[in-house]
Amino acid sequence: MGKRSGKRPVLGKAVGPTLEHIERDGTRDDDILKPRIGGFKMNCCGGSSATEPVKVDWKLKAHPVIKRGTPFLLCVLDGWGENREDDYNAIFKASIPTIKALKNGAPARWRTIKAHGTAVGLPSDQDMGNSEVGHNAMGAGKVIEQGAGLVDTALRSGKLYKDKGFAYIKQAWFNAPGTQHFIGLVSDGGVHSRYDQLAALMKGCFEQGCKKIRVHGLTDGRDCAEGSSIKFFTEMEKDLEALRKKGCDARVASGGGRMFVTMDRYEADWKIVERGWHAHVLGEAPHKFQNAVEAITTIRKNDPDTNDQYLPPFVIVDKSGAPVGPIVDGDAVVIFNFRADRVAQLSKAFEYEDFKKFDRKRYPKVKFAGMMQYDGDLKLPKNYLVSPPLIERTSGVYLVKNGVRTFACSETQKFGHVTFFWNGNRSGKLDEKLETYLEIVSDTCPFNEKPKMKADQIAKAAKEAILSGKYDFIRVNLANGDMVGHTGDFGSVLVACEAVDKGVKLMLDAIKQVGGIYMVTADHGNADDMAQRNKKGEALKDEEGNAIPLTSHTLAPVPCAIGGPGLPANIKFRSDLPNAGLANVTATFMNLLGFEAPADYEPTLLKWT
Ligand SMILES: O=C(O)[C@@H](CO)OP(=O)(O)O
Ligand SMILES: [Mn+2]
Ligand SMILES: [Mn+2]
Repeated sequence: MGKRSGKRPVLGKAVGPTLEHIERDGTRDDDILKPRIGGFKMNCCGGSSATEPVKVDWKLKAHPVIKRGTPFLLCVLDGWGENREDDYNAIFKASIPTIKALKNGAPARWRTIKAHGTAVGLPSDQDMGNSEVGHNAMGAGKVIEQGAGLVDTALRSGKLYKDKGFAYIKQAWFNAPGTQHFIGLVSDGGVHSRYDQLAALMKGCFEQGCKKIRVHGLTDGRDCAEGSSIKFFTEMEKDLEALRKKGCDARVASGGGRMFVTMDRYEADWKIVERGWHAHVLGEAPHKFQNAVEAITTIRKNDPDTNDQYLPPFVIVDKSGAPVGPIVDGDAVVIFNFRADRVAQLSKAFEYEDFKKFDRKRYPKVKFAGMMQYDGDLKLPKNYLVSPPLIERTSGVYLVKNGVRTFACSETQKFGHVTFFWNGNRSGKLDEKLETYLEIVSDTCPFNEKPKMKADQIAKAAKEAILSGKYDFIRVNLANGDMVGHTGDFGSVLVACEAVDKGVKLMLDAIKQVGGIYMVTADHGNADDMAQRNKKGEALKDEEGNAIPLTSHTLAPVPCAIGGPGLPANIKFRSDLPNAGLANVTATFMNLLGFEAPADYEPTLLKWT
C-alpha cells in the first residue's frame, strides 16, 4: 500500500520533522521521514461507481454554529480503551495528567463510544475492535459490514464457490502439480483472519475437486492468548487428517510467527516478508520438522525467549528431508487473511513480475488470489474470493471537494491507518494539493524496548502543522498504547501511555495557541487491560503469582473528548445517543470543521443551543 514517490524531504538537524522539510524538494532517501507527496493516482470519487448514486451532491452545508476555518486537531490514540480501573489497566495506572483532565469535561465534552462488535461492522459483539474497522468507520461515517462478516456470508451461502476468483484458482487443480496453497494467520482472533473460515474453505475446495492442499500457517499470540498457537495448529492438523482420510493430500507445509514472518505492514521491514517467501515458496528455513505442532512446540521449548508472535520460520519436510510443499509453477495460492495491511506486501511479491523489494530467487507462475482485494487503488490482488466492503463517499472525499486542507501523520506502524484505512482502503491521496501525508519511520525492534515510539516526533510535526496556518484539519494517530500493549509488558506500557500524554499536551497547547478545536478519541482498547481474566473478571495468575499478560485488543469503549478555545460555548455532546460508536465520530468532526455532515452519515454526537 502506498507507493513512495515524488518529493522527498531534506532532513534538518532538528529533533523532529518540520513542515519546511516536507515542502522542500529533496532527493535524500532519509530514514526519518517518508512523506507521500506526489505520484499518487487521484481517486476523488472513490472505488466502484456501480452502486454510487448517479449524482452526488458533494457540497457540504455550513454548520449553523461552528465557523469553518478554525484549525481542528483529531488525535486518535491507538489501542486506548475506557475500562475497569484496576491494577492491570495501564491507562489508569500511568501518569497521564493531560488525558485524565479531559474527563473533567464529562458529560458535555467527554464521553465514551463503542469501538467493537456490531457497532463497527464486525460479525458479533464478542469481536474486539481493531484498527482497520475503527479507522474505516471514523473515515466513512457509516457502519460497514467488514471483511470477517462478508467472508462468513460468502462461505455460508456458497456464493464464494460460484464467483470468478474461485473459478480462477480452481483452474490450477486439474493438471499436475496442481497444489492449492493457503497462506495466513491461524487463530480465532477475527482481526486478520479466522481459522474456522480456512477450515470451511479447505473442505469446500476438496468438495469442488481439489486433491492436494498445503497450508503455510502463521502463529498469532497477538489477537489471542500467547501460546495458543499449539491449540490452533492441533485443531488444524486434525482437520487436515480428516481431509487426508477422504483422499485429499492435505498438510501443513511451513510456518512462523506473524510479527517475524510474512505479515509486515506499510513496508516497515521487508525482511519479514522475505523470510516468509523463503519458507512458504522456496521451502527453506532454519528449522525443519516433520510435523507443525512438533515444530512449534520444540522451537518454543528450545528458545524460551521466543513466542507465538515472533516464532522463527519453519518448514515441514518429508523423511528424506525434502520440503513437503514449496510453491511451484502451476500451483494455486490463496492468502486467507481478509484484512489488508499485513498481507499487501506478500501479495505484491506474488503478483508483480517486476519486483525489487527482495530477491525472490524463484518466481513461480501460480494462480494467485486474496481472500479479498486488499487495495482498491492498486487493484491488489487482481483476483480475490470475496469482494471487499464498498466504502464510498468517505469524509475525506467530501472534505477535499469542499476545499479542506488536511495534514495526516503517524509513524510507519499506523501510517496507513490514518490514510489508507481512513480513506476506505485506498492507498492514494485524495487530492495532491490539499493534502499532506507524513510518515515518521517506526523503529523495527520490539516496541517494549522503545515504548516511547515516535509519539514526540508525531506531536511535533502536528504542532508545526497547527501553527503553520496551512491546514484546516490535522489528523494524527499515536501508536503506543496499541503497539506496546501487544507486547504484554506492563512496565513498558506505562511508559508508552506517558509518552502519548506528553504528545497530546504538545498538540493541545498548539491548538490553544491558535484558538483551535480538538477532538481526542481512540480506535479500540488495548492498554486498558493487560491481564487475562477468568469469567468473574479476576486476573489469571501464573505459578509465581504474576498476572498472565493479555496481548490482544479489548472490547472496551473508547473515550471521545472535544474542546479548545475555538469551540463555541454552546456546543455540547448530546445525551440521546448512548450507544453511539466510532462511525458517529465522522459527522461530529465534520461539524467541528464547520460543516454539516452528509445526511446518510451516522448522526453527530453534538448538540447546540
Ligand atoms: O497489529 C495488528 O495487525 C493488529 C492486531 O492484529 O492491531 P491493529 O488493529 O491495532 O493494527
Ligand atoms: Mn488500532
Ligand atoms: Mn493492535
